[in-house]
Amino acid sequence: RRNSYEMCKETADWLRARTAQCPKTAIICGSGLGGLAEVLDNKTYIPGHQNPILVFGELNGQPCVCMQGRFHYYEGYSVGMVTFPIRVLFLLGVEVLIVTNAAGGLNPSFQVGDIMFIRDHISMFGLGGQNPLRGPNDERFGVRFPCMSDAYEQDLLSLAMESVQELGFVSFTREGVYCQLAGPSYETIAECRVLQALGADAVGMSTIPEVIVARHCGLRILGISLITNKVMMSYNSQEKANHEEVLRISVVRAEALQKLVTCLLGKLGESTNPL
Ligand SMILES: O=P(O)(O)O[C@H]1O[C@H](CO)[C@@H](O)[C@H]1O
Ligand SMILES: Nc1nc2[nH]cnc2c(=O)[nH]1
Repeated sequence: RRNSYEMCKETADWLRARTAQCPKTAIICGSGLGGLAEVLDNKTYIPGHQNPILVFGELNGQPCVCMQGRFHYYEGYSVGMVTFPIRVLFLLGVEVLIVTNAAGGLNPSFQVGDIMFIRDHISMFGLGGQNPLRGPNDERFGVRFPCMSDAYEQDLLSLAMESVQELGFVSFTREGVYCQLAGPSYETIAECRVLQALGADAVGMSTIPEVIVARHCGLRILGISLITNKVMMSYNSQEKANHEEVLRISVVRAEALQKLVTCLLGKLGESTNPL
């Protein structure tokens, strides 16, 4: 199995031989958000033989590692492969996972360019029986039946909200429920209406398997969705979802997101360094 303890350990050891940096925080950069990694100081780039690239460095004085890009299920990877980097990060000693993505806004009050902190998620995979933890459980990662009602940590969310206040980002910051579909096709209008009725605020094609596996091994998680488009709810709408627009909006908000994550890491450092 791709995300077995032995395979993850082998990759973690391989990485340790290439960098002396010991990050406590990992950031997964969503679509168009790879630039987050460029602001790290003392960078070490470690390209995998496939995407994604790992960038080790420091942000606001805190050691961290950014994953530029991710494995998507719609690309043909198994959920084991999609979540393999999470277990590698855990074995590297990472404790905090900041997971970002580009998502379509379902909540009618959301605007394009809003930053949504993920409060909770709806896993269409999970509901359909495709949980990344399916199969024999390895206790070295976590328990057989992990709790998910607390997957997105309240303390991290509070620190993130403090950062939002300090940076003056309140007007474009939201909280909500992220829902993941397999992709790669975007949603139909009827599907969007169903997802909205289910209580989802944003929709994408990533993140949840990563979060489930991260929560299983005890990582503290902050989820951030960038609302890159409003999904279609009406047959009269002339707009059409497209990836070019998703990337364009991500890039527009990338700087704000960089500032937010930088500020948050400073706060995390303060909260974990008992000076
Ligand atoms: O979730 P990330 O990888 O940020 O990207 C989102 O944007 C892409 C679609 O435009 C899909 O990959 C979807 O999941
Ligand atoms: N599924 C889905 N993923 C997205 N990623 C960015 N925008 C969207 C969207 O509208 N739908």
